[in-house]
Amino acid sequence: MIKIDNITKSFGEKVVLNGVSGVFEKGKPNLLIGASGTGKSVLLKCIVGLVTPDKGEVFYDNRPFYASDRDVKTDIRREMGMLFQGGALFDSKTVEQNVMFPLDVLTKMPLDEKLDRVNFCLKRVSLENSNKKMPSEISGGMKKRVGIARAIVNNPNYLFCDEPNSGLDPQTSVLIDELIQDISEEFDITTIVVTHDMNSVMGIGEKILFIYKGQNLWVGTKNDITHSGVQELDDFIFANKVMRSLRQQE
Ligand SMILES: Nc1ncnc2c1ncn2[C@@H]1O[C@H](COP(=O)(O)OP(=O)(O)OP(=O)(O)O)[C@@H](O)[C@H]1O
Repeated sequence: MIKIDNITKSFGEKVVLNGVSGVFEKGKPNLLIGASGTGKSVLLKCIVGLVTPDKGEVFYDNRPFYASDRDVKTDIRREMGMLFQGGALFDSKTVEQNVMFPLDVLTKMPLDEKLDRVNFCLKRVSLENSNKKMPSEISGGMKKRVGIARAIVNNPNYLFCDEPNSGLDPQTSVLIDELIQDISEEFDITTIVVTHDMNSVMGIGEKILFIYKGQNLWVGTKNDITHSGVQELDDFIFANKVMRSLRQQE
């Protein structure tokens, strides 16, 4: 479980996050949604420690991140897996080398153990025969799956996904969403997904935080998102044509 408390961040005069608090639950994907430029990526960066907030704290299973010393921060960082936008694979490394990379950097595991772990993760994302392929030889959806395998290779307790569906067709997006959901449940990971894809929201939105102008304006699930009574949330979700037609049918 990750808890954020009063996260505040400005860049110069511009207040980007204005006291965001919330809880991200274990064993499921927690979605951060909101319009473009509303502060989702900055919030994710504050949570993982890539951007230091001006105020506020992030608790990883009750361990405060910012108030802790370097050793505890390093421990917490080791428990994180990240799926970057666009996959961010190393073009000059094979699929196997890409997935093994976090183990090379973060562990002293012997090679045969690392290979076992890589093969387990590649199998989990249905890419068992792609070890020696180069990123240029595989599709966008496969690249995302390699990214997921790499994100989970070190057995993370926390998984962060920034726009995991960007650049994917709707069918592949659903597969990636479901994979993220299944993996979160199976390995009991606290997963945070930044998205503005309404298909993802309605597909895997078991816990959703709606960010609006640097504040957490609403928390709920896909089952109550269309009846929130929050105008700003309605404006966001019903900007989508499919969602608008669903509302008209109600
Ligand atoms: N390093 C920075 N320096 C100055 N301003 C920044 C910096 N990073 C982000 N911002 C500003 O913070 C605001 C929020 O950006 P952020 O990337 O978090 O939005 P977002 O909700 O993730 O948008 P999108 O959905 O388009 O990715 C934007 O106005 C952006 O220009």
